[in-house]
Amino acid sequence: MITLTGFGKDYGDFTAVDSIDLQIDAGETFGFIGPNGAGKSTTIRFLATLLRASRGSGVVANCDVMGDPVGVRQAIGYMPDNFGVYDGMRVWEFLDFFAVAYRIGRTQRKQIIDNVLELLDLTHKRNDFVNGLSRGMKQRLCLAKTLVHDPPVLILDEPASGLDPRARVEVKALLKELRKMGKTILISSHILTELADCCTSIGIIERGQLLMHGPIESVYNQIRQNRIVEIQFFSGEEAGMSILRSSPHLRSVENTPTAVVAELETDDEGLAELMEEMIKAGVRMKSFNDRDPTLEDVFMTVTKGLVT
Ligand SMILES: Nc1ncnc2c1ncn2[C@@H]1O[C@H](COP(=O)(O)OP(=O)(O)OP(=O)(O)O)[C@@H](O)[C@H]1O
Repeated sequence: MITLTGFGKDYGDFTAVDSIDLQIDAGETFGFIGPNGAGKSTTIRFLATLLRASRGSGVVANCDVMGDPVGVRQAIGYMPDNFGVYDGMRVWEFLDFFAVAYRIGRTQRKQIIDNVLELLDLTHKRNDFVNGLSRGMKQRLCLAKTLVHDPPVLILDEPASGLDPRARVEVKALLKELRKMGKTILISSHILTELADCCTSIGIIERGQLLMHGPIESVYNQIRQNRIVEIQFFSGEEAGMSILRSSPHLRSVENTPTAVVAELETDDEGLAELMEEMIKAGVRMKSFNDRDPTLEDVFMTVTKGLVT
């Protein structure tokens, strides 16, 4: 449904996005993850036909991004990372404005606006002024506007940024609902955990390079060969850390406020030996916990961000 082939963008001498190849199939919810400045918005703006590529090409819903921008615009609902506030415009007028832009007839418009307001739980705000809405409501309204022409593809640039925890949960629930409706969704975020339970596939971008992408299970599996262990020391932490650091299996270690988090390239036996060595050295541990990698671990491993 969305394909990028060798897409890249330069700003003068600066390469914002290198050469990205990406395929997102119909019905997927693809999480585009990367830190600030990684190149997410640049890629998204290209797919939304708002930016010229320096190299490469893209296809969205069988329309070439550069050759058929009008076709792409019909096929996508695009939510930018920053959106304007419209003075003196009511919620229903805001949606009507976009529906007119998509050449939807007057009689159909009323029904469509009622439907999207209901879907986004905004019916009670129908006659409110847009600029008087809370940030969460504005964000939801912006999401509503991406749906008025019933596009098969949604491209959402950080739709949950700046929202409180409750509003984030609501956005996630909504994404799941939209997926059930058959939409193909590309959603960007730099908050990794935000995407963990609502995406079917992810891509990790850093400094313009797509470091890893694929179905969420296969990305997890790729790093599952590395074990993430959380250790809480009771006493002998110094000796324990020294044993840990001298282990040939150690990939990285981080001291968090609650535990020491170590990433080790080993199996169950290797972990048992490590624990045994610590106990023999008189190290006492409250816990030695082997856990599944989170999306955050995947990201840190792929971007080599853990402190060693
Ligand atoms: N018009 C521009 N001129 C010059 N540099 C730009 C321009 N737009 C973006 N950049 C640079 O390109 C890089 C990628 O920016 P982009 O906005 O795509 O990142 P991002 O991953 O979306 O980050 P964020 O999460 O902060 O929005 C950044 O270093 C940014 O400063």
